[in-house]
Parts: sequence; structure tokens; C-alpha cells
Amino acid sequence: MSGKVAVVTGAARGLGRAFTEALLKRGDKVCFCDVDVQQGKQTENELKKNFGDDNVQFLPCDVRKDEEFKDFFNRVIQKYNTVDIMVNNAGIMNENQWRTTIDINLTAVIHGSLLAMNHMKNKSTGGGLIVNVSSLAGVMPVSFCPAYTASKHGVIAFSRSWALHPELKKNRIKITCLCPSFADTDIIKGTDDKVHGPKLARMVMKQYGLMVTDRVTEAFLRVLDDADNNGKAMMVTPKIMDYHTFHDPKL
Ligand SMILES: NC(=O)c1ccc[n+]([C@@H]2O[C@H](COP(=O)([O-])OP(=O)(O)OC[C@H]3O[C@@H](n4cnc5c(N)ncnc54)[C@H](O)[C@@H]3O)[C@@H](O)[C@H]2O)c1
Ligand SMILES: CC[C@@H](O)/C=C/C=C\C[C@@H](O)/C=C/C=C/C=C\[C@@H](O)CCCC(=O)O
Repeated sequence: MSGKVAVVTGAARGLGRAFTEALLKRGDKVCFCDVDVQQGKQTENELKKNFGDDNVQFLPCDVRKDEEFKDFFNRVIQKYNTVDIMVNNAGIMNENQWRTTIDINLTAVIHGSLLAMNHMKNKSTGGGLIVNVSSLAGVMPVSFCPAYTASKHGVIAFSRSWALHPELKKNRIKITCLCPSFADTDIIKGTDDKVHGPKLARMVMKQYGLMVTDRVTEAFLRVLDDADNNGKAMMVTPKIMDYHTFHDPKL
């Protein structure tokens, strides 16, 4: 039994919900948020039935809204006294709404990470883990969704940069990324008007294959259990489950 307190953003459905369930199965307590209040409440009811009323809590929050996000994070601390694991998962894919894509996929991940770091460095027990959900599109170019790809590269650059910082090491805070290829959730559905070249997108997705969410959860748990995960980016595709090798220039 792990017994930690975790926060997961955008967990009313999809990968966020799968990560929440995996954490609950380990014996963690989870507070999750989503902008979709109806789906969030339904998921909360289902999870409470399986894992107990006190172990899981849904709170509505649009991570784009700074005050709402701050308030959500503070309410988690009020309820569970601490946060040990922060999973910045909420994300969208829409090239026609590229500013919103950057706001949710990158700016809010930065905000969520900073909220978690501030709390984790001040708490008496110290330490914590931040898991930022990037994408395989965070380590390679993807022609049909350049803004999404930029947001996911940004998540990795931000996380790897903080991971090097001595202050994080001193406070035993680790920051790591998860980089799935295509998984069977709503984000990959009905995207024809959201990408540059829907035919190409479908072709690439067919080539790569679609993962069940359980496979991504397996990679998520592997990262959680790995003491040496700081500053790393775990790729997960139908064939690969391994950290990406970065070729940083040697100066
Ligand atoms: N499914 C894939 O193929 C895949 C691959 C790589 C990375 N990812 C990433 O995984 C993460 C989860 O995506 P998913 O596949 O579960 O998609 P999804 O669409 O099923 O779930 C995303 C969730 O985020 C929520 N959300 C969106 N905007 C929000 C906001 N402003 N505030 C709070 N919540 C918000 C949605 O309501 C939804 O519940 C995303 O960051 C996505 O980019 C997904
Ligand atoms: C049809 C799917 C698409 O519209 C939605 C995708 C949403 C999320 C998945 C994303 O995170 C994963 C992307 C992975 C890309 C992997 C491979 C590319 O490098 C291949 C690019 C080839 C090309 O663009 O020519």
C-alpha cells in the first residue's frame, strides 16, 4: 500500500481517469479535477463506489484559469493535508485553437508544476513527484499538429530544466514526463477539423497502432516506481516502453 496523496488534472475520463484508478488501486488518495463537471461527478461516483468515499474526490477546475487552479490545489491540501504526487494530465489537441492548446497543454502544466513545487518544498515531510503528461509528439516532429507538438516539446523542456535545479534536489522533489503515442481515448476521435491533414493523421495513427489505456497506465506506474526518474521522458508505444535518450550538446 502506497498511502500517498495525489492530484490528477483532467481526469474525468481518458488517461487521467486511468491514472487515477491506478493510484487508487495502489492505496493512494486522489483528488482530481476537470472542466467537464458532469463527467467529473459521474467518474467520482463510480470511483467512490469502488475505492471508498474518503479516498477520492472530484473538484471542478479549468486549469487555464489561474485563480481556479490555485484554489483547487489549496482545497486538496485542506482536505488531505498534503500533496505527494502531482500529475499534470489535462490536455487538448486542436490546431485551429492553437492558443488554447498552448494555454492548456503547456502554460497550465507550468502553473501546476509550480504550485506543486511550492507546496512540496515547504511541507514538513518534504519531497514529492511531479508527472507531466507530454506525448511522443514531445520528442519528435509531427507535421499534422505543429502547435500541439510545440506544447508537448515545451512540457519536456520545462520539466528537464527544473529537474536539473539544485533546489529541487535539496528538497527531494522529482519531475518527470510521460510520452505516449496514440491511445484509445476521446482526444484522438473526431479530429478531422482539428489537424492539418486529417488523412495523414489517420495514416500515421494506423501505422503506429492504437494502445489500450492499460498499456499507458503500465508505463505511468513504471515511472512512479522508478527512483531514477528525475528529468526523464518515458516513451510508450505499442512496441516501446523506455526512456528517451536526449542528445544534449557537450560544451
Ligand atoms: N490519447 C492519446 O493518444 C494521447 C497520446 C499522447 C498524449 N496524450 C495526452 O494525455 C493527456 C490526456 O488526454 P486523453 O487522451 O485522456 O484525452 P481526453 O480528451 O480523453 O481527456 C482529457 C481530459 O482533460 C480535460 N480537460 C481539457 N481541458 C481542460 C481544462 N482546461 N481544465 C481541466 N480539464 C481539462 C477534458 O475534459 C478531459 O476529461 C493529454 O495531455 C494528452 O495530450 C494523449
Ligand atoms: C488522428 C490522431 C490525432 O488527430 C490526434 C492526436 C492526439 C494525441 C496523440 C499525440 O499525443 C501523439 C502523437 C504521436 C505522434 C507520433 C508520431 C509522429 O512523429 C509521426 C509524424 C509523421 C508525420 O507527421 O509525417
